[in-house]
Amino acid sequence: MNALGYVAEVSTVPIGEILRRYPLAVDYLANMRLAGVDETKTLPEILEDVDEDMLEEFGLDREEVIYHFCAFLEAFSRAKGSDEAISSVTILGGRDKTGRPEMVELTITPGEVVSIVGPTGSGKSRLLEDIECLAQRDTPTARQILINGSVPDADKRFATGGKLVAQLSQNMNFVMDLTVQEFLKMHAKSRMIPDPAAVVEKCFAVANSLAGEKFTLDTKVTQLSGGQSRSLMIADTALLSSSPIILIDELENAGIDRREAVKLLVGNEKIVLMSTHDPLLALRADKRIVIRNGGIAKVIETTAEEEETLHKIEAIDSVLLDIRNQLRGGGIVAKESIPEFQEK
Ligand SMILES: Nc1ncnc2c1ncn2[C@@H]1O[C@H](COP(=O)(O)OP(=O)(O)OP(=O)(O)O)[C@@H](O)[C@H]1O
Repeated sequence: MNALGYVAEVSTVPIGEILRRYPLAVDYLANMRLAGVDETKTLPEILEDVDEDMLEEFGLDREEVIYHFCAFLEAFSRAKGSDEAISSVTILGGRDKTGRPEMVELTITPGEVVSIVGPTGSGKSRLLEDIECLAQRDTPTARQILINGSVPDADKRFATGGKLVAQLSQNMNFVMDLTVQEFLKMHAKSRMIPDPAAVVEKCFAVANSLAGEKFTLDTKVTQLSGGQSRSLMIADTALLSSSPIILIDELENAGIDRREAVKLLVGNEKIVLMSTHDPLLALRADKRIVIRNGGIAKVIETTAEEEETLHKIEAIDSVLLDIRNQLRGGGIVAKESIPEFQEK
């Protein structure tokens, strides 16, 4: 469920009940200086009585506060994950963009990494979205997703609490005005982790090791760059989220250490699916799904020969990485820094 999915609930349910359903909301209200309000009123009713000047201080009008609050509930429900162990995810084929049936039944088990490859616009993100919403023949692809071989209950599909699926999409938008430390602490608290301070430190250190330009614990999450916020979410997903399924959309666009990021994400017996245009990431997976014209055209197991070529591809990749770093640092690329390849 996205943020808008919470608007009806937030608009009709008294804030006292909202706080019982989402205990972390108390931190949001305190942040907005709305602690100690009449709990029998709904948020829109409470905002009616709030001085507009005070809201202006936050750069928000009443409607925006409601949306902001919903986005907060959504972000923490998503990040919370699910403590449920699952044994498999099955993709049952639907149809491609021309309506041709997809003759596929693919089961993925914990510890497996599956990459999704295909031309731009072929439907890689769509497949991730189908898994994210546990599609039941009700999306444009008409695919069906089974969990542990069965149709998932409706409460799993529309869960507002622990979710089975954690998604790292290309655009991470933080709408909360929290520092990195507050964000991680709140998340650790929501998972009832025994030593939240240690986990916050670890998450922060890992996120910073993935990001190019370093940030501090006091940096506001809204001020993080695209790569920094993805690094933070990767560390958070790997170390704090309990969702057993992780979906990653084009990690290569994040401008971060993607090899380390994948290593971190696949280490925990999770099911990982990642769409990618990057040969290194594609070949690091156990299997790859080839998408063509909106449909799954093939599922290929990474061969031993392909695995052997990985170190060669890594060598090419590190040459490119060096050049990228030189350019980023304002340097000039010397001819001799590029190894000789056979001209085509
Ligand atoms: N089987 C299908 N039936 C109908 N529409 C589809 C199907 N598969 C994908 N689409 C639609 O095609 C469009 C492009 O798909 P998508 O964004 O998933 O491509 P992509 O491979 O992720 O592209 P990129 O590599 O540029 O990120 C989307 O609007 C998506 O909903």
